[in-house]
Amino acid sequence: MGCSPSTLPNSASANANANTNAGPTAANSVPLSLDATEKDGSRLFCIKLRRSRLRRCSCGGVALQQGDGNGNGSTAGSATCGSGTGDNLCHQVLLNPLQAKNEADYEKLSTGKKDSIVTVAALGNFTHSVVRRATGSTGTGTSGTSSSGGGGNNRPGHRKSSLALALTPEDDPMDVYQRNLMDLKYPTVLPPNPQLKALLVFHKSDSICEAVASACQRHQLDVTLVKSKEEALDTLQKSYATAQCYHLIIIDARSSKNLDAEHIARTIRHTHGHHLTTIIAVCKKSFFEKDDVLIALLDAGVNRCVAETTNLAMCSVELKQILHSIIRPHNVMSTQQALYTALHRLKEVVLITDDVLRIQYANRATERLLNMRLDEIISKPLADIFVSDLSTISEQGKSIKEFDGILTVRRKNQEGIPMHVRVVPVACIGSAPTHLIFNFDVPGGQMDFIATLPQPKEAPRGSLHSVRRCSFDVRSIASDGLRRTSLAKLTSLPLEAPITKENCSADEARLIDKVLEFLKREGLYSPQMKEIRTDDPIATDLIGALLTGPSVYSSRRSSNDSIIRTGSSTRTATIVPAKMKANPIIMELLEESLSWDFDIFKLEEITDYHPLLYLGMEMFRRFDVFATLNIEENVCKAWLAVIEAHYHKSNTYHNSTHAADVMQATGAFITQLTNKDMMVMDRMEEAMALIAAAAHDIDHPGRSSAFLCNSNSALAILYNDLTVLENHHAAITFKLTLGDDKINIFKNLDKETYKSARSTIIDMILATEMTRHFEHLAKFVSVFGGEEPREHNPQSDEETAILMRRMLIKVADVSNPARPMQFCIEWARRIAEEYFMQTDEEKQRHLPIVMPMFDRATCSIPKSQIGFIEYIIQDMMHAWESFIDMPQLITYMQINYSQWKKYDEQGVNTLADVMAMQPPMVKLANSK
Ligand SMILES: Nc1ncnc2c1ncn2[C@@H]1O[C@@H]2COP(=O)(O)O[C@H]2[C@H]1O
Repeated sequence: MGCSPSTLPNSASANANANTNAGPTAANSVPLSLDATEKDGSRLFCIKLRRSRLRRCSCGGVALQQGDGNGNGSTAGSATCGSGTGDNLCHQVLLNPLQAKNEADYEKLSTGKKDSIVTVAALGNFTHSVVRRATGSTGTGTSGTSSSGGGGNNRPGHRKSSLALALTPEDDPMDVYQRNLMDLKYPTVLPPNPQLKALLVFHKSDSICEAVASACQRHQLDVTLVKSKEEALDTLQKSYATAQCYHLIIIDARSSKNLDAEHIARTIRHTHGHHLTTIIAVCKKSFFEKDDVLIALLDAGVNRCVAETTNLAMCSVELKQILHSIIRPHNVMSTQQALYTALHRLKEVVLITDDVLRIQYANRATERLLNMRLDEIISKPLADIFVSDLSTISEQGKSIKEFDGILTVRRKNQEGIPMHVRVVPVACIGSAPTHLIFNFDVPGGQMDFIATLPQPKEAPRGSLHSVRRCSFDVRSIASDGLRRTSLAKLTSLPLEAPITKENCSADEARLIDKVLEFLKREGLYSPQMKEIRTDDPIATDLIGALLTGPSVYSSRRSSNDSIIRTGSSTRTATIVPAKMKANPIIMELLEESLSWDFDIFKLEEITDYHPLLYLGMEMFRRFDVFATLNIEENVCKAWLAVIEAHYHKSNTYHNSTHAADVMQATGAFITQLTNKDMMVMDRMEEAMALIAAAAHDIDHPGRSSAFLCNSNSALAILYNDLTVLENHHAAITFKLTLGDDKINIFKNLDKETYKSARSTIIDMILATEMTRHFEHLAKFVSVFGGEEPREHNPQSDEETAILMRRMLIKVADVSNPARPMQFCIEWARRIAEEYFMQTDEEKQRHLPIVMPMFDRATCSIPKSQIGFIEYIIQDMMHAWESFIDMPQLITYMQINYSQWKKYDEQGVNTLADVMAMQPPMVKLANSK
């Protein structure tokens, strides 16, 4: 990076300028005396280091002594490059003090090497000077010096005069690159060149802190000093909000009593936008005698541990090394990230393999050409995607050369396609090729060839159909016996064909009777029903209860009790929005709030059972909901507090933690849709999805709709036994919101926007009703899983968007079996407990028992979960995963399924049995 070849116009001018910048700049700086000599008109030149200026370094390297500063560029006694006759011409030299044990070595190393850096170690205080070759085409051959200290002009964030010898690409004048790029075989890219900012986290401003601060100032860093973790996080958060950043964070790690450096580092590393921030820990010297403290710091995300010192020179040198070896590469990586993006979006097909032809990288055009998803391409042998023999490219034992010819590519599910393939080997480490770059082209160079290849459901960009195309031939991920349903199978099922009793056994017919109720309704589909195993009473019980409407339980007993325990109107007035403390532990946890592994139970605990308020505000902030609704944060906060207060804490499952969990999943899905460039939701739709998720089970009584109908509850009467709970959730959401200006998050929307927002929210909440589960799934698959491109028209686009949003909230609502295992088990515990309570009450009140198998005395939790996953979750998750591309959903689901199977085989049945198998952490959570 950055070793741009130089053009040296003539030796005389080079010599004349050799030492112009060699003056000492500070007590500890080591000026180099340099000379540049042209060899036979060649563009390369040597840097001559005078032997007289060298002294032995304690580490075995050679240090440079103070120069005379008179610009003398004599070649006499040159340590590295000899006399300047050209015989010892050093093209560019890398001197590693660890390698250069003596002067002979030193000479050996310094001759004939072509690296672009000279590294010099100085005695005592380790001085690390990096000297790049002189540059310049103006006839003023440049040469100079670098120094590790002083208030000179070698400020990393600033361009230097072209007369000075550049230290890093950042120090070079821009025009140097413009001049020299043409000379490069592989053009380099410039990293960004910001003014570097450092954040010092020191408990107090003692002499160590001062030395660090002075060193930073010496290197022209902007320094901010904070004295606590809270202050540090606050500063970082503010800087993030103002699009600033700290490149370097130095934490005082000398005493964990004063500052918990490990914790601070971990928090920073997990904070958005800080994966490339350089974190340094200043440690006691004694820490270096054992590795445990330092390893813990490094594991927490610290890049380097340095020993405390009050010596400014040592600090300065250490900092210089950090600037060169960590911060600058981080800057370079940020540019590489941009290159990756460019490569990924390129129309041309680019594929990279390692030296044994295993695929390492494929861009989006490759996916299109091969009609495969990235996870089907990456790490596969290249031979898998070629019909042609590849021995021409790489034969065992033969050196790999460039290739240019016609090869036939194997497109998934299709005939081979002959392609013009160009292969360029690249050596990234050493001289043998480590990678091969493949560039495919259609013979004849037809530009838009790939666009003409059949892709699943290709549609105009910008329409919902142009989002990620799925192959729907998803592979089996685990070999745990969980059947992976091909979505093709789902799509091939006759849609809009109600289930009939043909070919059914008596048992199956009985089961189907149970679902006929909902099948009678218009537009219901049931592509999966015939697969229900009637020998599994728990599954049929659960699935039957979930999928059927309440009217099958017609033997209602009269009851005057309403299950809804509290009137909504009384609550509104009494609710004062909870005060949200800027608690650092909560803030730290919320940093992960878009991760699929997010620990909602921990949030429940540390927010004192207000997870929805905290998570909700975080989601609203992250998705710009305040701006989208044109509403103050306080109104949103008050709205969330009221919504949360209307969830029943006494429910084990349907409480505000479940609402927060669904909102979190919704946020994760929206993020993934955005990351995948699937422009399927605008900001308003995102906001509506989050609001629907937050409110979707509000005022849930902890009893099912069937129970409410069977018990003649007021709600069942109100909603005529139809979609009782979901109707109530939607209605009460709007009643509460519109009933109080202080929480009316919609008050600034214009009429039309409000109307559309209301309709979206209601539709999403109603979609969580399970009786229409298969209808929603089948419609979703019919739109997103088919092979045929759909006509682009605004009306059908809107309909498709509705299907997508319904599926999004449905998956979020029942995603618990696809979460990390400890969470999945806790959710299973909570839902089972709620079902048990319902059965208890049904028995007690002599009501029909909706799910007799969910009796706490006899229920097998693993069996219920196996049934739930097999019948409800599995196909939906595959369909959704194929659309959204979050393989972790499937992976977790598979793992959890296997675990439930294992428990089942081991005879672990009751809730108590299952909980006894859990590690202490899970048990602890359960005891709450
Ligand atoms: N892990 C689970 N096991 C069994 N049933 C579940 C599980 N998770 C969710 N459900 C059911 O799926 C339903 C989805 O809609 P509800 O949230 O109204 O109620 C939910 C529960 O009845």
